[in-house]
Amino acid sequence: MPAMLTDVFRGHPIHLPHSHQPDFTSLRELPDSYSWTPKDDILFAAAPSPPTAVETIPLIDLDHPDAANQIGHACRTWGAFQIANHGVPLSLLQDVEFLTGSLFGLPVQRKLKAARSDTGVSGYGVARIASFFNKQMWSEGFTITGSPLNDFRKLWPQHHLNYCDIVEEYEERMKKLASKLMWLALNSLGVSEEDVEWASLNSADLSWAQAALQLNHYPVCPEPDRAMGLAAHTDSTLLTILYQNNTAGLQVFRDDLGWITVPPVPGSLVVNVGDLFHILSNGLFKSVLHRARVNQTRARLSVDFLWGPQSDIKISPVPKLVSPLESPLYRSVTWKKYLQTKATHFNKALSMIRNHREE
Ligand SMILES: C=C1C[C@]23C[C@H]1CC[C@H]2[C@@]12CCC[C@@](C)(C(=O)O1)[C@H]2[C@@H]3C(=O)O
Ligand SMILES: O=C(O)CCC(=O)C(=O)O
Ligand SMILES: [Fe+2]
Repeated sequence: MPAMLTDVFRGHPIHLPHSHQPDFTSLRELPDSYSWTPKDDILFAAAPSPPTAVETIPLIDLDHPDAANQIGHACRTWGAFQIANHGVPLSLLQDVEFLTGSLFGLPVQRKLKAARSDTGVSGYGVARIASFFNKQMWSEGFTITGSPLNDFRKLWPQHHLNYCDIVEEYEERMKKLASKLMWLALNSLGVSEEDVEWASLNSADLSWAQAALQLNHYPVCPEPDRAMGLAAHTDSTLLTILYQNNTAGLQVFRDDLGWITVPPVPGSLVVNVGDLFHILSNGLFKSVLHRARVNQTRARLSVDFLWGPQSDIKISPVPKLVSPLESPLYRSVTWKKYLQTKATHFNKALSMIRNHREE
């Protein structure tokens, strides 16, 4: 069994000044520690999309005969898209949303029984990237790697087995979907199975992949314009598949357009390119900068399936996508090593493994 991501942060503990959230519901005013300005994140106020901007990431029908090209195009221009007809039953999406709402609805003392440790990946807490910012984010999260059994037993002494089944089924479905999406995107570049030997085309064998599930809760916020749900970041994954409840909040960044809101489309899923897919595609696919905003009237829930290769697999640009006269844009890296680089250098991680060309 290849090592799981569970021990990836063993040598990279985070020490957050704030170990858990205040009782969000009792606050009438935004505390200073939650009030963001451009000083706290240079992109905080960057080019909010003009009210006339109607453009957003495409919604792609996976049953459409041209889906591969549409996905390839979206990966190159936006680094993100939504999908319909993805084959994941609506009832399963609803079950996962219910589980997420039920988890964050527990009393804080109960949630803290499953708190993430300084060196751990799984459990309840603030997003790992919180350590890179001076201000706190208006959200709480729960990360699952491997079996959720131990943590779920602490959260729900009675019903944990039902919830474990839901997570297991969700992860199974998502794994198959993610690999299908990766191949559609690669095929659009003329890359096929022989070109990526570690990833099998056979959908029955997905043992080369692994994933983490990140549940997010963005409570109603008294002053949403000054608050930040989840600060701007890229995911370290190959691909990430996100389910959002029927409340807007996710935004993606485009250099030419600024921050663009991804409207919730009931039953659809949001897919985004992560740093490893950017590396694999030799920079052709865009690892999209994204963030989550909050609002004054509705709590928002999201379920993020973060998908990548097993920890010992080395990812490097597909040779076919590298021009014979140039060196690959990136050096090879494992997911584990990359997460560790990101844990210390955050958004400089990609440039640290880039081959800088002379001349
Ligand atoms: C497998 C992963 C991927 C992680 C780290 C680890 C477990 C949790 C993931 C997230 C989820 C929330 C955003 C992010 C940026 C974060 O802070 O934690 C993600 C990060 C990454 O994509 O780098
Ligand atoms: O909640 C969202 O819409 C974004 C979540 C996210 O980016 C993440 O969990 O990595
Ligand atoms: Fe993300």
